[in-house]
Amino acid sequence: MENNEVLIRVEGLSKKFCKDLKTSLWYGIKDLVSNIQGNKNDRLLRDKEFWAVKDINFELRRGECLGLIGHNGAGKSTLLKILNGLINPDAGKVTIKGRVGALIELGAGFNPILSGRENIYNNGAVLGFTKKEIDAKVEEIIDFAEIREFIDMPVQNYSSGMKVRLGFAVAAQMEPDVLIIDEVLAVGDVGFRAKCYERISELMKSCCIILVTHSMPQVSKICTKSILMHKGQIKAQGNNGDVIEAYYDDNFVEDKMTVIQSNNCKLDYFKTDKRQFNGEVRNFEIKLGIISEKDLENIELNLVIMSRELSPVCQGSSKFLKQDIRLKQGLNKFVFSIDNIYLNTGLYKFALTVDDCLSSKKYLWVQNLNPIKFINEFTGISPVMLSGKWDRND
Ligand SMILES: Nc1ncnc2c1ncn2[C@@H]1O[C@H](COP(=O)(O)OP(=O)(O)OP(=O)(O)O)[C@@H](O)[C@H]1O
Repeated sequence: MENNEVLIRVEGLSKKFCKDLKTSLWYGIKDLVSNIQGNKNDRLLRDKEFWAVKDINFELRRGECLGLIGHNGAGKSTLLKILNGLINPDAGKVTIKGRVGALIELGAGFNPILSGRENIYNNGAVLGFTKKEIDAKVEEIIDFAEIREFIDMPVQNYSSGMKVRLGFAVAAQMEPDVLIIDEVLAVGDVGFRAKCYERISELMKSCCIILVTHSMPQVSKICTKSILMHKGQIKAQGNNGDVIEAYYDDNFVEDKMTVIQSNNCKLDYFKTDKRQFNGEVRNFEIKLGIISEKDLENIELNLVIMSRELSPVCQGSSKFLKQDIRLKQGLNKFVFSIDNIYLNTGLYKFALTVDDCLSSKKYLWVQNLNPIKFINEFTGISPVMLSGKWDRND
């Protein structure tokens, strides 16, 4: 086994699909005839056809993990299916060295009427293992998947999570040189997903991996490089930071306030000091106005800083801060002064909730407010840096 050898080489790979089934069948017959006659016009699009994958080029070496990202319909699964030999490209070439383990579609590669155990043997045989070799692996696979109780049940009766468990366990335990994983892993529960990512990190030492995911933190954590696909083409390629930035620049989450609940209250305005903070900014202010239909007491104002993927990063609650907040009928203006927080380079958004402290009745819940950007010299892996001090304790 050569270290760093190129295991996947993709050259000018393209695949077109037709938007209409009848036309697609007609083109299929025409292509069959022209292929026999030796006239190939693979690089031309006909009426109602489009490129699902267009002119893709990349190489992947042993020890590398490629993150394949892009919005829905960008062509990621189509590319994986070509690499796994499930569909033929219209143009270009794929060269793969070694054994390929793949987890592309839920349940794909399994015979639904056979049991989990029988499917393990089937898949192993397809990958070129003898019965004796599979015998030696089957227990490990069942243990990894944690579905021993159900291993002799037909796969068609498995839940989605159980299919993913078995699929990943088979793909990962069969010593692949190339491991291809589509976002199906997301179906697994949190515990199993964590176990899969741990296994992926281990496997990376001896194989190369292509991982399709919509989770950018996952790309940063696991992948050694990435590709952003857009309408079948490569839009950005290379180190994760730049590619993820390009993914976000595609503006998938619209910068538009979302009102989730509004009872008796509405947001009049919401302002930050600036849209972009450069350097080490630890204090900033949020100014906001809430219009209330009536006087309200025992109010909790809660401001949440969200990541650009809208997951909460940290919050400031008036209840936690033991502040007595009341709203009067009409416009109520507030300022929230944020002290001593270090947000890492990135884009952040806000959510605001207004609740009754005693009954937890929600008067207002708005999110996707005012994106702000922080650009700092020091970039960490989590969004917030703790303040504190490191001292020796020995
Ligand atoms: N068999 C097919 N026939 C026609 N069009 C297809 C076929 N398979 C995929 N497509 C189309 O090709 C395009 C790319 O689809 P693909 O599934 O590769 O996208 P994706 O990037 O994996 O998306 P997602 O993130 O939603 O899984 C889409 O427009 C899809 O509708």
